[in-house]
Amino acid sequence: ISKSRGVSELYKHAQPFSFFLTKVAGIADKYNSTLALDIKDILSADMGNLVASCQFNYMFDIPWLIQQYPKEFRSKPLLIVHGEQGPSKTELEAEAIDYKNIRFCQAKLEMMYGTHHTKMMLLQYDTGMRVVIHTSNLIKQDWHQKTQGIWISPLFPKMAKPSATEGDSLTYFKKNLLEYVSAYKAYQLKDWINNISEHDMSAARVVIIGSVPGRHTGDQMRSWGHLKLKRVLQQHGPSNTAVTKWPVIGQFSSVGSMGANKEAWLCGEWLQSLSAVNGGTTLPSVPPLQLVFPTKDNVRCSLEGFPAGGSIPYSINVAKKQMFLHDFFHQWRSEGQGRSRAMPHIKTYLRPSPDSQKTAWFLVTSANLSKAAWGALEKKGTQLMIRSYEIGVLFLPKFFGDKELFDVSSNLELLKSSTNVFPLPFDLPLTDYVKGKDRPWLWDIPYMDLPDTNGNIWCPR
Ligand SMILES: O=C(O)CCC(=O)Nc1ccc(C(=O)O)c(C(=O)O)c1
Repeated sequence: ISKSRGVSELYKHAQPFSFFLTKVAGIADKYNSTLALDIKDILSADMGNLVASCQFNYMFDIPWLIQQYPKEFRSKPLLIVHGEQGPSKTELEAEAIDYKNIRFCQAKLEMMYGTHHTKMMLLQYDTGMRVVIHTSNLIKQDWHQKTQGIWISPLFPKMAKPSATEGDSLTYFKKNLLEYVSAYKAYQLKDWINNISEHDMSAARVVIIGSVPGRHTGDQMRSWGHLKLKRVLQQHGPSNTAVTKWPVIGQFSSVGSMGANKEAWLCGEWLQSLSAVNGGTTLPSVPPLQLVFPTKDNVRCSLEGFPAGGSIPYSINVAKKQMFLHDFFHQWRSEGQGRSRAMPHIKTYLRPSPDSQKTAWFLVTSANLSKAAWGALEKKGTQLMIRSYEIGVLFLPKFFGDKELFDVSSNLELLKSSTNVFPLPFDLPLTDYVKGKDRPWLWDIPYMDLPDTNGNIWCPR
């Protein structure tokens, strides 16, 4: 049988969730031949005859990015949406001097420490438009040996005339996408906003969960970050009885400052939102919280070795102030997907059953575990302060057929032979840190006791 199946066949097999991982170099072919794509697959002519594209991201290698498009698409108009300022903005624009088809849009970052973290592609074809929401920077290394997530929309057909409300889905995908892109208030995005309004997005089944910088009040409070997720779970989430005692899992590749204790934000605010249920009765007690973050040895023994930790920016200065957080941590393990040694840059959140067979929902997003990304309540809960741009997609069973729960598995053999099992990027149940041995990966301290996969030690600075 042909080893590299056409992209459109890979795409078909991944329906209805359309959730993929990136291909990983150096693991058995079988782990890359189903439910896995490379950037060249996403941009290939198999997905559509490209007319123009817009790339929202944090890190860009412009010459490398252009090479990922098929030759015949490399001179199509490309808008780059970034968060660079001053000299690094100048440097980024200089990288594109020779490309007459490239334009830039600088996302305003007026909140200190905010980042333009969002990773999204808008792809305009001659036959319609596609939206891709993912977790990879637009640099070679992010698509080489890491675990990354990708959601690819259906091909949205063009409508007779533009409309901000016509052609929306049950999940208000079009309305939320327009709200998100409009929040940049950037003239360079005007044409893409018009483009979005010209397309019929009624086939979209995921809910957009976005973050934009600001101090959001009134109705805007529940349009972004963890309060948006809370509202959606209260409207469309599981019943209280269905998920009693079920844990919330957070999996991420970086950690912000959580404050003095778990009540300050993690369990007192953020977990309250992620454990929201249908009908919205605030639960008497919050459910168990389990977090997935690589250990130092997960990184040391990874395919990339210690350099994988260059993309897992947890600093000792932040970590030493929140040792309570590390009691929630579990190892990165992905035997089912062949990715235990492909360090996570994906960020995912879910509400799995204690027996690991089901989940009530699943979110893949750019948002790490940080107040900057998810927002922090201020002024006695009357405003939500968010520092960064983030975007993710939420999968809810009710929008994928009449059911309350998803069957889940990370076992690729099982996933290949069944339909409608949600593909998890990592193994359940989770694997504890080994007491007295395992430490969370910290990127700014030396490790000289044991060599990594390439025989090297790690001496940052
Ligand atoms: O965010 C925080 O509060 C802590 C600092 C931080 O995590 N910075 C950061 C920046 C860029 C990326 C990226 O790769 O886009 C990532 C990531 O994705 O892990 C993380």
